[in-house]
Amino acid sequence: MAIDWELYLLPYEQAVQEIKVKLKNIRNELRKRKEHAPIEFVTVRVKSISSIYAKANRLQFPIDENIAWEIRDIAGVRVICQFLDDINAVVQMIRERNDMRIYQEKDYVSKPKESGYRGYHLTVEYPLITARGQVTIPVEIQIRTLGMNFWATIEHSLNYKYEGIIPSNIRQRLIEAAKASYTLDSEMNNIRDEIKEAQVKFTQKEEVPMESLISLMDLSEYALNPEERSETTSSRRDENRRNGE
Ligand SMILES: Nc1nc2c(ncn2[C@@H]2O[C@H](COP(=O)(O)OP(=O)(O)OP(=O)(O)O)[C@@H](O)[C@H]2O)c(=O)[nH]1
Ligand SMILES: Nc1ncnc2c1ncn2[C@@H]1O[C@H](COP(=O)(O)OP(=O)(O)OP(=O)(O)O)[C@@H](O)[C@H]1O
Repeated sequence: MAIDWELYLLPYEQAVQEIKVKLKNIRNELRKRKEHAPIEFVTVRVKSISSIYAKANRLQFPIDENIAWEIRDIAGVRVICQFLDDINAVVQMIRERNDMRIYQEKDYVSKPKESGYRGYHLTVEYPLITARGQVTIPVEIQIRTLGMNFWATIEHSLNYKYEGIIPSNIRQRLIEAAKASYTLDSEMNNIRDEIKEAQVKFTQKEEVPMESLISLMDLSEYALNPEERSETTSSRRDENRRNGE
């Protein structure tokens, strides 16, 4: 029987939205408590139907009701952190939650992929209450630093541009860039206590939330996700409005 995609994808949309709210609430609570929040921002997406078909064909899975358990990243959450240590903190935080169960972990932080890609991936089972009762949804959670996310976003666009066949000289430069980015992440991690202290002081003095700091630094512009970009842009618009601009 043909899949009704609109109905099929509904719980995946609900799952990513619920997880996003939960993770953002943790970040906001920690900021209110003037504690360092290991979560900088969270983006989510549900895989498009064409991308589901492309992946199923590539991996030779039949398209049926079971496809979400074969592909496993139809529901995707991405958690972006400031520091390398924050990645472990987020993983630990998820391990301790009883509203989701980790069933696969991939550590591409200590073991990067051949491309140079780094990130920590969890696949979790997320119980969801729907109009028809409880269902379990597989969700992929990718945890990256700002630097790793920057690199992956650029590499993803180049892959798109070159239709998956990036010329070898550019590939090599990407590998070098990934190494440089990791060196920066490691160095920032080493001086993180100084930075965290400065950020807390700055926040207390100016009462400027970290979101505005990031938007002032224009980090949001370097890519990320259209949804997150528009969120930041609208918070900047609100700020300008407050300042009478
Ligand atoms: N930009 C970029 N993203 C990557 C790369 N490798 C993995 N990713 C991200 O991580 C996701 C899947 O990573 P893996 O955990 O390696 O999954 P996999 O089963 O080995 O690979 P897939 O079959 O593509 O899902 C991808 O969908 C991307 O979002 C990479 O080299 N470059
Ligand atoms: N877990 C995730 N959380 C948030 N965004 C994601 C996640 N995984 C992928 N994305 C983003 O979603 C967009 C569409 O990706 P898409 O699902 O088509 O392919 P992919 O997951 O990157 O690759 P593949 O199909 O090979 O697994 C891309 O911008 C990608 O970076």
